[in-house]
Amino acid sequence: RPKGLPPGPTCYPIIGNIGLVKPSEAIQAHRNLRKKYGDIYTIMTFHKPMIAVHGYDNIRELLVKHGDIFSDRPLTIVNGVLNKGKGLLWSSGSMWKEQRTFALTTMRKLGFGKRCLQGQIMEEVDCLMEELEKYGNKPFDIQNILNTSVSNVICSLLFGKRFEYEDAKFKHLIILLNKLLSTSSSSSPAFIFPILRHLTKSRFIKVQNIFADIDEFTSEIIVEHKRNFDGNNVRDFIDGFLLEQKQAEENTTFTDDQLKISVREFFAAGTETTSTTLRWALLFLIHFPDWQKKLRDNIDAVIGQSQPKMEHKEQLPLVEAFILEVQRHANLVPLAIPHAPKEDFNYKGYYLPKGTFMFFVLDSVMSDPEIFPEPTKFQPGRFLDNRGKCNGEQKEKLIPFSTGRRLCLGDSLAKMELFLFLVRFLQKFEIKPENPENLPPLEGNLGLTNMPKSFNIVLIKR
Ligand code: HEM
Repeated sequence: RPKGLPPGPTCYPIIGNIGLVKPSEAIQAHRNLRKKYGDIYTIMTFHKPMIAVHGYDNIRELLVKHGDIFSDRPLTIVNGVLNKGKGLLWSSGSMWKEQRTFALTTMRKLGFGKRCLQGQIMEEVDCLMEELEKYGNKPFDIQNILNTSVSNVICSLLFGKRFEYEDAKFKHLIILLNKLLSTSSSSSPAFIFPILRHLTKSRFIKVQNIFADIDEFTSEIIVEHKRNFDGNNVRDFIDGFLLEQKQAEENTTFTDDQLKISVREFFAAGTETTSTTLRWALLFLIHFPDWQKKLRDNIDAVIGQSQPKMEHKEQLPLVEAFILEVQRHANLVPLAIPHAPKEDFNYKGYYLPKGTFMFFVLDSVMSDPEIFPEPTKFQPGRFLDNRGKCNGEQKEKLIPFSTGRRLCLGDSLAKMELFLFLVRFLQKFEIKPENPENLPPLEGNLGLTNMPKSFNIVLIKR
């Protein structure tokens, strides 16, 4: 291990600590390593150091206070080989800065963070409710229908278009996306060492093919947008990008490739994340029927069956507290997305070299007993103050969307979706387990995100 790096487990020659952190068990492995080596430690993947940072204060200090240093991504198979440095999620430096600013401005114009977006989301929510009624009182797995519905919200913003539940091509993409997120991991050696793709060829080709399928689907839509483009009528993200491209100078980052990759990344980041969180919410509702009743009583008393709006959030503090506790337990992106310092940096006496692969372990915040006493327990009440309002330090310190300059770009949309979908679910249905004697487990499967294991629910119309 190079000198000055944070401490860590003893390395084997050549392979370093390979095999120490099994990607599917990374949450527990990092909790154990923290107990042994402290909040900041190094593990070696071959000769490459990877540094993990735990704890709210350390994460804030590096990602917020020193955000200008820690906003790059390290080299991985995605940015190094597949995207060739382009895109939004995996890009770095001035390319990322320009594209992030553009994406935020454009998405805000289209409604991100504004109340006007809720009408669009509610149309989608009500289509979903109609679809769900078809299941009568029979048990079923909601995963693909929910993914399609949530994906339609981001598709409306990207393409100005939604897809029917029966659309075979779209259904296929949604299933592929799920495979991509459940089987990939940002801690696997092949992900970190692009060269290893030659050894794990079949897996690499699978990912490459999924990217190609998504790109083929969106390319047709981009061509159609180019044909009908009207600079005075920007309908969606693609139009916004084309307008920028037309006005851009030579050597612009607004290239056709960039558009294709950004659309793919938004599509992937905006679908599975929110829909998986909603599935966790349904799972907790069947595990904690007393909370299901409390939430429904709160909703019935405040808005009855009328259309939920974000304005109601303040009046429904139990719903907000429940969502926050679901996000804490779901621990959806426990290691965030890796960051890298853009220059050598010294922190707490440790040397953090430029470009190092760094995990900011969000799990260490979600499960911190100092912030969230008895963290393994599901207790939405922890987010309520003594006046029954959802405020305070715990809400502020819950950071499922990460923090700093690379904070999730879709956090405002996700928060809106979680609230509107969940309230409508509770208004329309009682959510029951398939077998009350044998509830589905609350342990997740960790891929790129932490997903619940497949489970069936029964929806009883109210
Ligand atoms: C509950 C839902 C969601 C969760 C928990 C979540 C969480 C995250 C996390 C932890 C990151 C990594 C931040 C970092 O690098 O430190 C991230 C990045 C990102 N998310 Fe989300 N996300 C969610 C929903 C969404 C949605 C709905 C969208 C799109 C509309 C979205 C778009 C993005 C993008 C584009 C990035 C990359 C930002 C960048 O690298 O600058 N996310 N998200």
